[in-house]
Amino acid sequence: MEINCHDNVIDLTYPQVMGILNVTPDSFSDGGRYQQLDAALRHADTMIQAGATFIDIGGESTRPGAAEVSEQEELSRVIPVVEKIAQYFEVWISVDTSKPQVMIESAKAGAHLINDIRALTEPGALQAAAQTGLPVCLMHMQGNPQTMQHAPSYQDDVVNEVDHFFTEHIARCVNAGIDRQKILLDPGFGFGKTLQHNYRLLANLPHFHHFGLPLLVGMSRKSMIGQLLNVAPESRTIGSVSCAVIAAMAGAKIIRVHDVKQTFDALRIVQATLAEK
Ligand SMILES: Cn1cnc2c(O)nc(N)nc21
Repeated sequence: MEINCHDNVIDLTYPQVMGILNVTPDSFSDGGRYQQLDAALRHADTMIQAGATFIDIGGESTRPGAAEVSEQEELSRVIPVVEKIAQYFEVWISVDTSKPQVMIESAKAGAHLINDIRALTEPGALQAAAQTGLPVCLMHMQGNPQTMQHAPSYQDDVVNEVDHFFTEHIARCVNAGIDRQKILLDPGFGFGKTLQHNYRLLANLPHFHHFGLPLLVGMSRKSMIGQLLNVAPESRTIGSVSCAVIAAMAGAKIIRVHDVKQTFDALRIVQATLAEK
């Protein structure tokens, strides 16, 4: 299994690490734009040195209850970082955005992957993504970040509802001219899910392999770990790596994390194990 962007090919035979780079004001010291850019590049460099194959750049927090950010503000946060990372590093750049203009400008600036938690459902997003020609990650979310965790519930089993969501949105993308082989799927841990919903999805990840598309997962430091361990996010590394190993052993191909070095080491163990299956 692989993904291709402008003749850059990533072999996904074994799971890869995606390092999280939040370029929101609260993600670095409250320095000015240059200090934030400098801090972002240093953080990206650290994650790449630690083994990250992808860097996921996000200019708008997607945690529950997060405030929305204007297009202009998101562009000013994200585009300079995409440009500099594309200029200085050999790494796949993913941009975590739902805004069409951010997708288009990011592609021009050197991004390789569109990571949209809203699965290209914002007005103009589907057309913009198709226009860029980049691979896209379609993530399942029930509701929106402001409301999704108020009372998540599913008529049918959550696995079946996420499966149906993927079927619907893959068709929507293909009909818009996006190459099916450029689609990645993500069940959206923590996006409109209770603790049980999250672990039901984790326990049943292999169910989604019938689409024949790479699975991307993100559980790093999330409440599905915090609710079990009752510790603060920065103390959830072991729980996060545990989730990464479970997902990777179940066939997930891209693991989106904060703790790159620890996850990279764990995935080397997974790789040695999967190689002997
Ligand atoms: C931006 N972001 C936050 N959590 C995420 C997750 O689980 N998956 C993807 N694709 N993006 C996420």
